[in-house]
Amino acid sequence: MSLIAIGQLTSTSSLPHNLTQCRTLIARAASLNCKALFLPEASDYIASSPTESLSLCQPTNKSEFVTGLRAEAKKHKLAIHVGIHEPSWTDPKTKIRNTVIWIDENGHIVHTYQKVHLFDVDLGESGGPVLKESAVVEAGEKVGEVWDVEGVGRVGSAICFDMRFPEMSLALRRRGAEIITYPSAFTVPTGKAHWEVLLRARAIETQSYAVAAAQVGRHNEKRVSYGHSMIVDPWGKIVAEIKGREGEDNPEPEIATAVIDRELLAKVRREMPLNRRIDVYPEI
Ligand SMILES: O=C(O)CNC(=O)[C@H](CS)NC(=O)CCC(=O)C(=O)O
Repeated sequence: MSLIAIGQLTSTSSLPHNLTQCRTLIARAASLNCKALFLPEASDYIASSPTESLSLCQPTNKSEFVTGLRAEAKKHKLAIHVGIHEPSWTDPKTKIRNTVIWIDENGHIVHTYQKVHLFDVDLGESGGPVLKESAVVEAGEKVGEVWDVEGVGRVGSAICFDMRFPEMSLALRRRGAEIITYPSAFTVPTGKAHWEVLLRARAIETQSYAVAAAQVGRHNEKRVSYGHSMIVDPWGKIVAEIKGREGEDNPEPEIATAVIDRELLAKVRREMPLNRRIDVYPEI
């Protein structure tokens, strides 16, 4: 039985300020003896334009944000899963990658995943946001790997909008995932309508923990995020939640914790085996 934490913050275009918020969350998770802390998508920064996003993006080994987190992980012996931006491999002058990294308790980056599904929406007619992630972000081309975290379980990652595509979560489950993470920065209207339902559905259909750390509050004059970070157990029950606070411009960074109950995981999978009829759905 291991305790894990999710952290919620309001990233802005100030990387030092974002690192300070993350340090607060790390210290809290460490003081509760958590094995791992899961931080949101784009914890390093949320910019107000594609140009600004590009200008803030640094190679991972040169990023003070990432170096700072690695030092904290080592100091506290706490693993950290965090969403960041990294330059494109092929086109670093005009494109970035939206990624997550897993920093182990020794401060080493040992796993990474690049967001596959990009968020291009125009909800203007419904009074919602207009966002075109693909303007500056390059899409990943493969499902992430799944890795074992001693005493916690096998972890696989999807990022934010990826959660709307059940096939990605099912693929991670097939690769052995027991805990699927969805670091996010959901918009307020789509969050109100879909966030909880999507996460509970992903947890129920994969019979896995859904661990969703989210951005919250006002990032800049154009962007506000929904918050409501949560952990859902394999039976679909919300076992940790950080209330929204999307209406507050500067909510305090917060954590919530839950125990990963491996007996529950085994019981849910044993009692109701979901034998997928992949032979019937060749299209997907
Ligand atoms: O812009 C960055 O730097 C970080 N990336 C994000 O915030 C991304 C792309 S704009 N947001 C989402 O995917 C929200 C999805 C969502 O809200 C939904 O599916 O309803």
